[in-house]
Amino acid sequence: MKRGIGKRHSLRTRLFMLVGLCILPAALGAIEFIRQDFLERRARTTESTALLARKVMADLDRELAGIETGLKVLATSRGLQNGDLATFHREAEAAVAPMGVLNLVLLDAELRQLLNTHTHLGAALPERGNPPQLAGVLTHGETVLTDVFLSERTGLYMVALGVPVQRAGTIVAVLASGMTTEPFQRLLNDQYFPDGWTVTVLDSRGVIVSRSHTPEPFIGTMAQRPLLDFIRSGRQGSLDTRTNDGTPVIASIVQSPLYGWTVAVGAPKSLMMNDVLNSAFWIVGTIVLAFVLGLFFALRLTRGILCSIRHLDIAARSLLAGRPIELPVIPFREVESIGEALLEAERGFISIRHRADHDGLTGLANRRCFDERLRAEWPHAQRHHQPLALLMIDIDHFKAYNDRLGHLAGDVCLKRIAATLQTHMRRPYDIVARYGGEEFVCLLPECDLGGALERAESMRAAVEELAIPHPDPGTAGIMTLSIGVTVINASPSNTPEAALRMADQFLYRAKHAGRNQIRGGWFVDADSA
Ligand SMILES: Nc1nc2c(ncn2[C@@H]2O[C@H](COP(=O)(O)OP(=O)(O)OP(=O)(O)O)[C@@H](O)[C@H]2O)c(=O)[nH]1
Repeated sequence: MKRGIGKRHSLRTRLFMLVGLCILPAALGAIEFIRQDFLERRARTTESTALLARKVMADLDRELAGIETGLKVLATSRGLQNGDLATFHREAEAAVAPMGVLNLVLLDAELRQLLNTHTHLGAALPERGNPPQLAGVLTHGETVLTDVFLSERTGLYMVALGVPVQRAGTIVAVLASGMTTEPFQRLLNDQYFPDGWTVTVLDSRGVIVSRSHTPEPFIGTMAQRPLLDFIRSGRQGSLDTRTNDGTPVIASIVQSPLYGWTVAVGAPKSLMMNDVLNSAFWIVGTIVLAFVLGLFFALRLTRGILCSIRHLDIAARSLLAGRPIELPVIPFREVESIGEALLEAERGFISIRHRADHDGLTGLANRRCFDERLRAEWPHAQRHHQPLALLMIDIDHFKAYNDRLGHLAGDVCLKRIAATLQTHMRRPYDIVARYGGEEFVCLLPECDLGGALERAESMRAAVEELAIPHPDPGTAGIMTLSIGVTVINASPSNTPEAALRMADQFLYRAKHAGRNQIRGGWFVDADSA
């Protein structure tokens, strides 16, 4: 048999490889899907945080713009313009609550307090604690929102918004509002955003002004380094960072062009990763399940195929050994057809074997077959000390029959006599064979002389009873048999051929005695006879 070049794998390995190959594209597709899913969710998260940051910033700007407008209106009030501080003090006091601020302060060009709604007009005013950033109002003439600072007087974190007070086109004072971080905190509390997200308002230095979650410990503290760097670079957009309480987030940053503050919205990475991992779990789980199922069915298929192949192998070996083939139900059509081919081969083999072992005319075993059987029975008889009976049978005056009636009639006669002899084979190991021409030979294992003579006599009588007419006047008028019988105890000192010769001698004696009779006796070694 030609063997292919290259590695040879078992069927099971091949099938497992096939399952793996089938799963591979799905696994690669799943990896790509999970990657895309991650990127998509990240983009969505970034977009949502940016939207929220813009909205919070817009609300914050609106809130501050409202206060700024109120301050600017007050800065042009009649009392202030006329230098009537008593009137202005009343106006300012009335404006504190609607503006939603803590107090209003009027500062001169040296940033000394001239008026404070916290104190009565004329009472001593604090000389320190005014945020120096308010000086910017005097130098630039523009609104200034200070960074968050700790107020000595209130002990609260505060911010101040200052606007210039002009008289005849000259900046003469600063009108500022003091605010706690509370309004900004309220602004954040009014926002709607997903659980776990953190919204933080930072001043221009990156110090936390308000925070959506647990603000107290964090207000007045610096934001995390990556966020600070991002803010200081003046960029807007998103980055991966941590909140001050250490939660890793995807953060979006928006800076106010009006007031220089920043709003940062952070969505915890874990929330997004949970969603990604959740969908990845189902995808990977499905693929693993498909893989395991594939392996399971491949294993079952392998077992089925190997089992079928084993049956075929056993059948082929039985065929070679000449034993009958037995094939169970085979579940595979292709393998089943090989099994059918083997069964057909067996039928052909049996037919050839039958033709090789049997005589074509009479259907009896032929001489070759007989010799084989005799050689097979010989050691058996020897081992078990059982006698073997041999009968040499010859049709009397067959030549004359042929001569008178022709060969075809002779053939018919031969067939009838052969069939009659066959009916006398009673035990499975008895065999009668056509030995040649009109001569037959019979082997009766485990049969003594009495039994053999009896069987020979019944054969002779049966043929006589057939009463096949013999047209030759020099005969008995019907077809008859002469039989020579010998019974032998097989031993190493004698041979099957010697036994056959002895049976032939007894046949000769039967012929000589007048035909249609039997002669027989125990085998006697020619040398000792
Ligand atoms: N029709 C037919 N005749 C056969 C066949 N084989 C052998 N014969 C004939 O059988 C005859 C045997 O003749 P012989 O050996 O002289 O024996 P016999 O005439 O029976 O004489 P005895 O045996 O002495 O009684 C021969 O004429 C063979 O031609 C066969 O297959 N068919």
